[in-house]
Amino acid sequence: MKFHETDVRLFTDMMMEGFIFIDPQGIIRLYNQKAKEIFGVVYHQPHEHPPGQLVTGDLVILADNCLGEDDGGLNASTLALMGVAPGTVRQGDAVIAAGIMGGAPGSAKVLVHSPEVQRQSLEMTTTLKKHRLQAAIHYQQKKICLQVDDHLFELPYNSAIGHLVALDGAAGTLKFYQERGYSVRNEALRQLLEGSPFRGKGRHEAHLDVLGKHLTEIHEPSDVIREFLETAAGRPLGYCDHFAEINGRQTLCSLFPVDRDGYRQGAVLKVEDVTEMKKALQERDEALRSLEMAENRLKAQTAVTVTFAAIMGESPEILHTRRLAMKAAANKSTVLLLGESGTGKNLLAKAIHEAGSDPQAPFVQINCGSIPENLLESELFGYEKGAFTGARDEGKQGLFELADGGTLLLDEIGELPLALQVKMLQVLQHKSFYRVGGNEKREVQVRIMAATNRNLEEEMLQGRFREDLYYRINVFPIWMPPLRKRQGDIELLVRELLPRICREAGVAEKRISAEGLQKLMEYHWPGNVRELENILERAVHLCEGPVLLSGQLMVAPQQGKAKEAVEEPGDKSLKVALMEREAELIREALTRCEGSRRQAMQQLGIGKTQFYEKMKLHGIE
Ligand SMILES: Nc1ncnc2c1ncn2[C@@H]1O[C@H](COP(=O)(O)OP(=O)(O)OP(=O)(O)O)[C@@H](O)[C@H]1O
Repeated sequence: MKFHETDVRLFTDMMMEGFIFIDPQGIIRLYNQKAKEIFGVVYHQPHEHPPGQLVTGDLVILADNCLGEDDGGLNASTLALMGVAPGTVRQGDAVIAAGIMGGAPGSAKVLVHSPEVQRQSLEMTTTLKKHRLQAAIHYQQKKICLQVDDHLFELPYNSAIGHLVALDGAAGTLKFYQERGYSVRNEALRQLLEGSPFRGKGRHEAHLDVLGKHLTEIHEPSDVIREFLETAAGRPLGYCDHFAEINGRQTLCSLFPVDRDGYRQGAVLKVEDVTEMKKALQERDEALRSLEMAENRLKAQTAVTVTFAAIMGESPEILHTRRLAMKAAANKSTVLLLGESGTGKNLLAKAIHEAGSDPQAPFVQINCGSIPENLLESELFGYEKGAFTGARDEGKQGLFELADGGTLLLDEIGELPLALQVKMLQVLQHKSFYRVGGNEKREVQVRIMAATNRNLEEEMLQGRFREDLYYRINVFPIWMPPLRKRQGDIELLVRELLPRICREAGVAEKRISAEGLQKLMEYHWPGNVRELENILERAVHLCEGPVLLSGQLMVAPQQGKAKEAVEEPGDKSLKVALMEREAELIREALTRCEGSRRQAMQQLGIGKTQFYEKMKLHGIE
């Protein structure tokens, strides 16, 4: 099969790289679509304008990140044509200027900064003849943005570039904009300001026919262009992936001689736009980064769910608790578990211990309110032989010793007698204690967790709880939400708890009726999950069929809305309530600022370090 020239053109236009073929005389025989795009022969922007040239009265806004480079040799005297005062700029400066062609010296608004000063961006906003003009050079993103009223003209760059937009002085319409910077169109800033004609864009685009033209009519002389011509003429040269600048654009070039029957027919230059490649790489890196972040989030979420599977629930409140628990498990500081009776404080303490310790590490717990005061001390710290009447001859280890290397949960810590609170404080401070009746100092490595359904701050004010001990144990508070605050979890809890309760009761598995579930959803749950377990257990015993009916679910009579009135924050410690409010405020600020952390921290009036620390503390992502 023989291809026609038009087929070859069609195929080369499909290529992702620029492709130029010249004959031995340097005449362009093939110049594919991509090459036209790279070198600005064709444009794709939505804005259009007719051909023309800048004249007196036209409005010009320009930005140049390095005066004199890739802008056609722009300099102070050319800038003076648009009213930039002499002596304002030096070669190599970054410049933003907005002015009127032919304007008096100093009439243009100018922003300059020298290359020695490192910045993130250079930005200027001004109004000229009722048009709002904005310009920004973003050094990190490597792009220049010019905006005229609502129209944005972006120009990415590699090392240096000059960008310009002009409005017709009389009509106020778009007269010209740069799309590719210094391109084959010869529309560099200096030439434009000096009045060189520019070509139209969009519907006004006159076809620039490169075919049949000599390569040097389209491309400025440079090493690559010279080598391209020499290779086409017969020089034995050729290379792959060579970085080179062609008409001000950073490119990756490959040069191939084309021979037939031993005779040179010309040469091919394959060109890739490095700016675009960099952009694609950047986009890929960003996509990979966000994928990695999403994976990490998922992993963390899965870890939290799996590790704390015993803590059932999917409400935001319980998810937050689980996240905090995960953090508590990762360090060894003292944890204070707060919340009403039956909310799962014990369960959570055990889960934190299991998630954060060696499987052999002991988990020991004591209910400080259930042991008579005179026995509590020896229970906790042990005793030496003969310490008191009735003491065992060999003495006894206390719970602190039993928990060595693991966790000691002090349940109902609010019930700890004042005298023991002093001893407890010493153990927490020094990690050592004396057995009752002993004088040998015993050292232990025990992680303390404390739980209470009392308001310890209130207890402190009443003089029943020592302030110093309170601050010692309130290092990492976690509040267990009451069940009525997470009604959404009731169905899930019933679904998960019922099979276990039936199993333990030795009866076949039962379901719950829709009315039954509705009844549970409407109840105010003063006894929390423990009460739910009890009600289900009673119903399982009462129910002979496979479905628990509403009448078999014996909930206590509702006391109107009175219960609601006595809820938090009174039943939470002030610290927990403040922490929660803080997290809420941060989340609200982030939502208001559509996820912009910078704006959120500004609105909250806190610094970056503090903001990120708080995000971390509250598990906000
Ligand atoms: N989120 C939960 N998922 C599953 N079961 C739970 C949950 N929360 C509590 N429970 C169950 O409820 C019962 C009471 O839990 P737990 O003893 O941990 O509560 P508590 O807050 O320590 O109560 P108290 O203050 O009275 O000691 C336990 O049987 C526990 O398994």
